[in-house]
Amino acid sequence: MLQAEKWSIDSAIKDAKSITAQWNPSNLDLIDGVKVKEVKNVIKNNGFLTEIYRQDWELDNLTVDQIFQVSLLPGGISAWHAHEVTTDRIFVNTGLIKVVLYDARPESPTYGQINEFRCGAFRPMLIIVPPRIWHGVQNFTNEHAALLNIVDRAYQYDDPDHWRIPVNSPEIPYTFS
Ligand SMILES: Cc1cn([C@H]2C[C@H](O)[C@@H](COP(=O)(O)OP(=O)(O)O[C@H]3O[C@H](C)C(=O)[C@H](O)[C@H]3O)O2)c(=O)[nH]c1=O
Repeated sequence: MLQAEKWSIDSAIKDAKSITAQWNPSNLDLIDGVKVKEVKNVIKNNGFLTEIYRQDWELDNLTVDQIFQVSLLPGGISAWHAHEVTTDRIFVNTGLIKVVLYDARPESPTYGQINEFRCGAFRPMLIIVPPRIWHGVQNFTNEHAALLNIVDRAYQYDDPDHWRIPVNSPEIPYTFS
């Protein structure tokens, strides 16, 4: 931390780099297997159109078996989740949501890594979350928010492919705030 010279207030701290010239967070090294596709809204005379998923983006070669929406009330957090075999494809379609991923796979080259994405209609993106990646989402605004999850295996009511740990678990080095 650099201290400001005397033209400023003594306690002032200079900003560190936080973003690249492509407006990506400067510390964002993607977890192995995670893919992100940012899309652009198409502005129309009466609104805008946003593509959410296309096979020809070639982000994966999996099926689309189900699409469900998760709504989050203001401040709502849903964490932590992991699936043994299911791939999630997460797209925030309403409001703003933080999507946080954690790699707890001991054999992974990115073991121990956290990825944090802030997504929404202002910055639409599809995030491919492979199986066994812990993930959590937070609506960090005062407005309703929602995401779509486009999964390759539909939810099995009798035997959900769903593992959980509590949001404040010390086993994941991330605190939602
Ligand atoms: C996924 C699913 C769930 N349900 C039922 C099961 C529960 O009784 C209830 C809530 O589901 P769940 O506990 O899975 O919801 P969240 O804890 O918010 O988790 C969901 O949203 C976060 C962000 C994730 O990443 C999870 O993968 C996703 O499952 O809806 C269904 O009836 N159909 C379904 O397709």
